[in-house]
Amino acid sequence: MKSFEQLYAELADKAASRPEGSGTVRALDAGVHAIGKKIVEEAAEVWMAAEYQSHDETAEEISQLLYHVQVLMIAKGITLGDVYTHL
Ligand SMILES: N=c1c2ncn([C@@H]3O[C@H](COP(=O)(O)OP(=O)(O)OP(=O)(O)O)[C@@H](O)[C@H]3O)c2ncn1[C@@H]1O[C@H](COP(=O)(O)O)[C@@H](O)[C@H]1O
Repeated sequence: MKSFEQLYAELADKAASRPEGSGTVRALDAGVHAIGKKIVEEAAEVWMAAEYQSHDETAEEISQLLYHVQVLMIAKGITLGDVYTHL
């Protein structure tokens, strides 16, 4: 289990070190347009899970949405602080 902050630090490290086999590196290489589409897809899955699936399945879909949002943040150079300042 990891926190939102720990995942961001891990993804930032992967973006810098670009390890072989990293899905994050692949997603970053695919670009903002592809990442954005993935966010929309995952958001729809969160919505459908919330309406029709279990508590745990919905939580899992939310975790995937948060992951892809973080990938977009990394792609755009947006830090956690940049976002938290608006919360
Ligand atoms: N938390 C996640 C995470 N959540 C979602 N995903 C990706 O998002 C996809 C979402 O799954 P779907 O069910 O929508 O499956 P899908 O549409 O068939 O997926 P794709 O065909 O688009 O890959 C997963 O297949 C993963 O590719 C994640 N990929 C990575 N992480 C974490 O990110 C970190 C870095 O991962 P790597 O860069 O792969 O090393 C690790 O800690 C991972 O646990």
